[in-house]
Amino acid sequence: MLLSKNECGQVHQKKLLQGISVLEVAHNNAKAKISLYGGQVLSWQPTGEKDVFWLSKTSDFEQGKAIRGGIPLCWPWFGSHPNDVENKMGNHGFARTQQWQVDNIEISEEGIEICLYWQGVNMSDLWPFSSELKQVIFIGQSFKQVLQMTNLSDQDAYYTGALHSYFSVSSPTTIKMTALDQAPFYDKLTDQLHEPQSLESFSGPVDRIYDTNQIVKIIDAQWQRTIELNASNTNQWVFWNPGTELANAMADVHTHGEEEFVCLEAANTQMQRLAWTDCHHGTSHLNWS
Ligand SMILES: O=P(O)(O)OC[C@H]1O[C@H](O)[C@H](O)[C@@H](O)[C@@H]1O
Repeated sequence: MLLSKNECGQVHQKKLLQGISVLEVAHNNAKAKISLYGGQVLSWQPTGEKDVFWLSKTSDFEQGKAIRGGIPLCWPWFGSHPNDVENKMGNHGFARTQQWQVDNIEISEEGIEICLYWQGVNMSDLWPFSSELKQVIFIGQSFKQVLQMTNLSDQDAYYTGALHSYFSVSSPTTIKMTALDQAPFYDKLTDQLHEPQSLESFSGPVDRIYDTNQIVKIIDAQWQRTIELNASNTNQWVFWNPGTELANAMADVHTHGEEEFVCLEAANTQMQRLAWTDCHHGTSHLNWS
């Protein structure tokens, strides 16, 4: 189904499977795919470039399960919820398994801006609120994603969250990343805090929360590509790659898939107060060269 079109580009909505529809975005400057299930960007490919995001070939596309790759939205909690000691409610909240609606599409010479929204009431014992999410996603030679969270209930809410981006790279062992070696981090694998440390290799397993929101560059010499990540209103970068042993145990990571991506997630891993009727924004802006 054609949703919008002009001389610069067009957006189609296609049904992939029961309950899973994808927006196919085509513009003179870039192509992209966005799943309405999860409100999840799956792909952004500037014209003449390889895809910036990694998507598993064995990902589940099934209601109730998260899609592995692109940019899953972790919200209203990141990782396990602190009040859910046995992690019965699972990692990363429910936003990534909700159906999102298209609110608006604007096509300009520079690119295509797509607005998506979701609303929910009393989604979980851990989130007994009425809330609304909006995303504004810009697809062009650059990429921008804004996540707007509004508390529609009559009491304060507390959330954590992340834009859990899977970046496609030639190999985690040969790329370089800037800025992270200047920041202290918490190692989730060893449960230890560390002073800044140089990063020698990016192959997993690695699961770290860096206490910085400095601009990070992923420098991929083999692909002759640098991706610049600029986040605002988030305080941490989470760096994750499962490594081979864990990836082999994950059916939704294709064989050797862990050798093709690094996750760098613009995150707020400490509880943020979202006062009633209040609205917060988290933004990630990507450029490549
Ligand atoms: O498998 P998922 O629920 O999508 O989580 C994948 C990963 O996400 C984040 O990066 C966390 O820091 C990791 O601890 C977690 O393993």
